[in-house]
Amino acid sequence: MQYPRVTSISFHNHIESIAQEKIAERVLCGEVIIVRQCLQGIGYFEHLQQIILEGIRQTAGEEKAKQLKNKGFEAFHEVINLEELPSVMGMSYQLVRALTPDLAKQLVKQVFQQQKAFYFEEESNVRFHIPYDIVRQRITEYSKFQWNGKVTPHGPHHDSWYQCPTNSVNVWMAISSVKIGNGLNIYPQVYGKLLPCTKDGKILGDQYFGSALNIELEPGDAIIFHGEHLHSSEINSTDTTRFVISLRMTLDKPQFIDDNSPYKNDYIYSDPNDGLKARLAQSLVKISRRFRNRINSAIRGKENKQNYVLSLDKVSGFDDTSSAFPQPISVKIIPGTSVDETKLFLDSKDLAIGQIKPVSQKLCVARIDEHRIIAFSRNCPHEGADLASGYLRDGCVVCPWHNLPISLENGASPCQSLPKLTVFKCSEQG
Ligand SMILES: O=C(O)CCC(=O)C(=O)O
Ligand code: FES
Ligand SMILES: [Fe+2]
Repeated sequence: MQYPRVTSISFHNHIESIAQEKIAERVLCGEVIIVRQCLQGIGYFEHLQQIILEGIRQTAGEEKAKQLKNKGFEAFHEVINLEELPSVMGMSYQLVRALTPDLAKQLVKQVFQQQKAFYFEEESNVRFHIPYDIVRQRITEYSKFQWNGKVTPHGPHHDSWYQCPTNSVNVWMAISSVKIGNGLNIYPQVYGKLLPCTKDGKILGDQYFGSALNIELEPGDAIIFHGEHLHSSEINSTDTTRFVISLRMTLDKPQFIDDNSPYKNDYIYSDPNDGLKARLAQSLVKISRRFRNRINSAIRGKENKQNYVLSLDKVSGFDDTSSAFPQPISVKIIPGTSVDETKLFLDSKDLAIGQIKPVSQKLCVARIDEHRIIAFSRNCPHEGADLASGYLRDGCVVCPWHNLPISLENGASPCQSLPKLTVFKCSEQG
């Protein structure tokens, strides 16, 4: 079978059709599984909604909780203002953390149909991705919170860069709808590779990892994927909030690249059949958490989990996809006093329809169709990803990091708060 394959199944209709007990095995081979109505199927959808609404009632008040219930979580950013967001996020994390052990158990029992012990990440992730143009105003302020990155887009990464186990299975559960433009990017073309990153966990600019796989979800649907798939967030260019809870687990003993990982203890033993050992393990975790945190900070000083990422100097043996990066082509440039007056000439045989190629450190060219060749800055206006490794879609260059489509007609993107990309019209030679 060719991986990664995307399989869509409906919980009710039913999962047996793909041999449920094989899901974990298939996911760890790179297959991406979509379970429609997953949360409804395990009896958790309404419960989760109620829990979050209760947290909102406690932090933002009765009236706002009511409004959100009526309008749906897609309207989160209209109801909750940016000042309220830190307390809403803090409370949501606290409430979801309390139900994570049982949620994990229900997923393992009912979705994976596994009877044997497993491990889950102590804290689920609560991801309120509000439209980027709104959250952009607070990016610096929010960066000090532990949930930073859960309301703003995350760049392409393997979860093991952040010390998750290499055998982790990520269950990414939609509470609101998920649309193209605010979802998850999975990069199937580099599955099986562990790409290099910087010390603070950013993909290197010279890596080429192809186009992203994006999946639309209805509330309650889940995507199950291997945490080692290179993945990232789409920058939210829609006008709706995308609300997802994601939980990582291992269906066997967790395996870590780095034995000294401070995250190691956060994988909690559990048993789908309520074993005494599991209950004991979970109580011990609760008791030891405070103690452990104190020891950890004493040993590691300033180093904490947030900045503990794998980097090239911590482990060797990373895959390198820079050789797949598009090769430069030569272009003759006759500078003018403005973008419109600047002329670029290139040899048509050097650039096929749909191709993007770099021409200098700053510039690349793309052929949209037989008659349209556009040169544009390589620097994405969002976080500076190299657009020479992006791809073309509907007259736009799509950024490789967060999937932002940028018009090659006028340099604009659906995120209006971002500066426009500089674009030049080109002519062919000969
Ligand atoms: O929800 C997102 O945008 C990113 C998800 C992610 O990186 C994860 O669940 O590990
Ligand atoms: S969309 Fe984020 S760097 Fe381009
Ligand atoms: Fe991730």
